[in-house]
Amino acid sequence: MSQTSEQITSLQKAAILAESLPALQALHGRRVVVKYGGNAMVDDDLKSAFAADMVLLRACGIHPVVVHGGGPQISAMLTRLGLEGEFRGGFRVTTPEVMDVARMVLFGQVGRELVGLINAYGPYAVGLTGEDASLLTARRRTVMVDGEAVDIGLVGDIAAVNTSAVDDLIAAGRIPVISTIAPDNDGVVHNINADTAAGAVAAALGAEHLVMLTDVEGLYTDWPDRGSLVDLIDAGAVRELLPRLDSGMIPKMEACLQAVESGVGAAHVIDGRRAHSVLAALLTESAIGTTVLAEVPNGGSR
Ligand SMILES: Nc1ncnc2c1ncn2[C@@H]1O[C@H](COP(=O)(O)OP(=O)(O)O)[C@@H](O)[C@H]1O
Ligand SMILES: CC(=O)N[C@@H](CCC(=O)OP(=O)(O)O)C(=O)O
Repeated sequence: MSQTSEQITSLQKAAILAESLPALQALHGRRVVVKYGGNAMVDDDLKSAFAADMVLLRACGIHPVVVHGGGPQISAMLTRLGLEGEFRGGFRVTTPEVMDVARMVLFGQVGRELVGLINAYGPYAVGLTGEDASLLTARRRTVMVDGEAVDIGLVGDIAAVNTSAVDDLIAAGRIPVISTIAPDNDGVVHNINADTAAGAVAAALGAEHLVMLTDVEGLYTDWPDRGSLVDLIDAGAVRELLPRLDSGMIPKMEACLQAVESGVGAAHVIDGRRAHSVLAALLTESAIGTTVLAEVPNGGSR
């Protein structure tokens, strides 16, 4: 490469950095909840890029809070142990045996790995589950299958969020990394879908954004028709769409709704298989994936 083209590249990079100034100013001192789905943890490079992005946000004075999933990783461990894994309505059927595996994999494996990757850049990440400092309290839930409420075991919704531990970590300049296991009022530990937990945490923390990294480009109104990708949608339109959604998109859209209806500025579903997609969603002007707002000026979805 000639020196001239190298110089142009550097200047172009600088121009891109400069363009992010409005977003950096708007988000300075604000909290963003980033949900990292297990399906977006495709390879080591991608996971390292995600960790670097969290540290970059922190270095810019933004407070990222990571809520991670690990569905495929739990399924792989269940298979290794010769146990059955079953999903109903987008949620894992969780027997006490499955619960033990989910807790071990989410906190002991996936959470530890993310904490380690972030801390390669400095002592930022602290891992915790909903059990720590009573961060999350679960309430056992059912799921709707063919119009009927079905019990799927030790699966919970979030009944309460006590943000004090996360507040303390943020004040100390740390990056909380939350594994979505939570006790109910009787201390019985429940498996919480990571989307569900992320929505509740974003709402309780008064986050500016909820960003969900998954393995599709965003929400499709007519899945799997690739022409039906939505870039912007309001809460009312999501509510109408909800009964027609299936598998993993149900808890994701429920979480986006909870967030934006509780005052979170915007919720985004983005393709986490693309390195630095979270920076693209938060710091660039050209939006990626699907953005959910409480209300879209001029209404509807597009
Ligand atoms: N309407 C839809 N739009 C986009 N994805 C959908 C839709 N309905 C179902 N899906 C499925 O949801 C999946 C993402 O959810 P999930 O598998 O739970 O991922 P994650 O681990 O990121 O939470 C997609 O891979 C896709 O197969
Ligand atoms: C109740 C329930 O479904 N819990 C999820 C928790 C992990 C999760 O949500 O991981 P992803 O974000 O990678 O899907 C599960 O057991 O798979």
